[in-house]
Amino acid sequence: MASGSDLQFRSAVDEDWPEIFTADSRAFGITAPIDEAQRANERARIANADVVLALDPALPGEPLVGKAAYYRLAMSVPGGRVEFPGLTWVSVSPTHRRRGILRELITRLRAKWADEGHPIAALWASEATIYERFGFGPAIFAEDIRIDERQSLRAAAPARAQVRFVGAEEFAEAAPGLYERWAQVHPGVMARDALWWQAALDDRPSARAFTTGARHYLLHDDGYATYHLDSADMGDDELPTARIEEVVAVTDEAHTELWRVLAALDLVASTTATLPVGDPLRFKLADLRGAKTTAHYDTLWVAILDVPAALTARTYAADLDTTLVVEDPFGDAGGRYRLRIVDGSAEVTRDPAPGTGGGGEIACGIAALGSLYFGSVDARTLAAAGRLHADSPVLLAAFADVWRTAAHPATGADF
Ligand SMILES: CC(=O)SCCNC(=O)CCNC(=O)[C@H](O)C(C)(C)COP(=O)(O)OP(=O)(O)OC[C@H]1O[C@@H](n2cnc3c(N)ncnc32)[C@H](O)[C@@H]1OP(=O)(O)O
Repeated sequence: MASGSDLQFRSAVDEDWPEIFTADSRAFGITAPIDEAQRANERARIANADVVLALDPALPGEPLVGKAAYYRLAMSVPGGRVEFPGLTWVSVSPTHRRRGILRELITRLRAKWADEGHPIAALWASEATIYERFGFGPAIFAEDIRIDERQSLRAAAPARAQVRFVGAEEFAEAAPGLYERWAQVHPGVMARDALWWQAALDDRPSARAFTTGARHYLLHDDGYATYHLDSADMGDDELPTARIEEVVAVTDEAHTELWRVLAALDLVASTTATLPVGDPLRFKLADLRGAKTTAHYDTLWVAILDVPAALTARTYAADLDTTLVVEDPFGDAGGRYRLRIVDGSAEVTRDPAPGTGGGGEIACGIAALGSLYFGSVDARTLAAAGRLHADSPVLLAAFADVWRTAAHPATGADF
């Protein structure tokens, strides 16, 4: 059996893509065929140069035995926006696992990202135990909810309905602008260009499960929501499940009015949705327990590749002057940094001259710093878990404070 060193590693060429799609279907248990429209969209979103493949020359046909790729993405951060590589399409053939192929693929991508000068990288992890060793920490979280009985909202309904159903074309016109505005409110929201919108809007029958009906579109002046009715779990009552796909609300009022409709859908067995952690829905329902959490999980994982560039790309909730001692065994972002935040803007100096460091020290691993980046994880929680150390409880409290964001993070799209 080949080990990592017997393999050939190279970027992709057009002819590799049929095998890449096959490897992906195998690795991620994709049962439906990936049709031509989807293939073309994916191909357009990933450049061959941004794919690294592992091939085994010792086997007939030199099969593809590992691959990793990245999308070139951008997302909102508090006070701004960062461009970043979104690691994706990672898999190693079941015939070649646990021989270091993933490690080699990521090592190669990290070298490319360093050349390209990215402050951070991000991914959605298939398993929580894989990526911390490569510097990624869970940074944004979501929960799945289920509403079993129609729910009413505490706020009185406006005299005139603020939300209406629209067709796919009107929705396609309105949604990108609303999404863009929403991204300016919530950190973590991934920008969608025309290709990402093409994928998001794709509701052809062949692009969805056969038990799922056409998408329904709800529009408000400051938001939108989409859902499908799905007959997959129809019981004796023969009622479908309403599966809410997206709720994008720029204002609290739009959030209330969209949920007024969604939480009260009738003649459905239940209504399911995914909420970013921090979403206020529960506190808007007349019955706090009207939406049950069925799952709680990590969504976006963040690796800080360049501490000064990453920390100066966002703004902060409070001022602070401290020394960060960061460990990064996989990458080269480890070291001592002075973090000085004035009026919400950070200044970060690597290896500050002796005597010029900020007050007190915070020590943590690079993955823990990634977890702090969007303000979803409290530094006190990491300290209590033994993943971060502060010189004093006062410094810890001050450090925890700076990451708070004006609105809870959301992701908008997964990859
Ligand atoms: C961003 C994304 O695309 S997420 C999707 C990731 N892909 C999948 O889950 C598809 C199915 N799984 C696979 O294809 C493979 O099992 C992979 C890609 C997860 C791992 O590939 P491998 O080549 O076997 O990993 P490799 O041998 O390089 O292991 C690297 C390290 O990760 C660890 N590791 C690998 N897979 C796992 C796992 N599933 N759980 C825990 N640890 C793991 C190894 O123990 C090793 O640790 P070490 O180097 O610190 O000793």
